[in-house]
Amino acid sequence: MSVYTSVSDLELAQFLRDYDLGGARALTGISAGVENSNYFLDTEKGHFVLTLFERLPRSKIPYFLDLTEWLSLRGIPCPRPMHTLAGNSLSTLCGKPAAIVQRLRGTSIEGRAPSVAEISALGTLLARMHLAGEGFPERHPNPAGFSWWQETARHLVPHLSREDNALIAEELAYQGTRDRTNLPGGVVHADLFPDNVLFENGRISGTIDFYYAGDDVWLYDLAVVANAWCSETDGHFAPVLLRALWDAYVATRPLQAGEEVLWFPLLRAAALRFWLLRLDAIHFRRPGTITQCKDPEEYRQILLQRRRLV
Ligand SMILES: Nc1ncnc2c1ncn2[C@@H]1O[C@H](COP(=O)(O)OP(=O)(O)OP(=O)(O)O)[C@@H](O)[C@H]1O
Ligand SMILES: N[C@@H](CCO)C(=O)O
Repeated sequence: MSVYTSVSDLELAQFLRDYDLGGARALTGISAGVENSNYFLDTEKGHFVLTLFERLPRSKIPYFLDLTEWLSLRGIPCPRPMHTLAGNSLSTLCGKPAAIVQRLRGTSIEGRAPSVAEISALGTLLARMHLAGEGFPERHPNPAGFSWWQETARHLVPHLSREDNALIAEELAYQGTRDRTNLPGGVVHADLFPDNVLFENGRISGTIDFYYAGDDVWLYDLAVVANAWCSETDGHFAPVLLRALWDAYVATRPLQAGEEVLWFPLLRAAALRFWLLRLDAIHFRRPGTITQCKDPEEYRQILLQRRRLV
């Protein structure tokens, strides 16, 4: 269970005095998630999520709170941060950075394939999110971009087979020759997997977990979503889902000249990113975390399949 920090009734009552949310009615630890301590918090004024940030340095957190506030004010269903009476969205609880955000309704579809209607809704929402992020004034280059891939691959060398190291090196060399500099971009979520999207009555009621968000090319974000939502167990695309995702996305944000030609390379980039992330999680478990490591093999297969497309 991902509750690393326990909050006493007294600490909570004192913390809530800084907000206009009324007194606490219930505080329930949330078992999903691995980075932070998360609680469902009910107060006299509503339903919220209380997060104690366990790992992110305090100085890095405002970007994510400001971004979700910006997007939610522009109609994207994501957790809007609550402000203290002094106007701050980031506060302190039990000596840790802490925030209260809106609790979103709905449930994820994790564990089953999406329907065509659900994947279309996702394509539309992703395009709307990209457009809504335009004008967001804070810059935060994607921290898991090309340099992160290179550095992670270097650390992993002693832990991987010769074949896997060769595959990664080859893919890095390929990606290094793709010029993405003129592609349109801005804020990307970069981790919009099924566990980070909530549905209610067939509509998307929430997107969560923006902690990998940053600035990158928009089509990369669509590639992350395509790999995560439209892949069969052997890594092949489910063509009907992929078509529905693509059509819905481009109907809301029509592609610009030069974007489509980089679609296959970006699918490969997105596959490499999550293969490396999962390998890193398995070989370099952070002490003190109950890391739910996802299977790296799934993303090796996806990468192999995407390489066959180009
Ligand atoms: N604003 C929200 N509204 C409703 N449910 C939420 C909200 N935020 C989080 N949750 C629930 O809490 C769970 C854990 O949240 P989250 O995935 O953000 O965990 P984390 O530890 O902060 O990040 P990570 O998953 O990257 O480790 C989610 O799967 C979801 O069920
Ligand atoms: N979505 C990532 C985990 C990081 O949130 C994965 O499936 O590997």
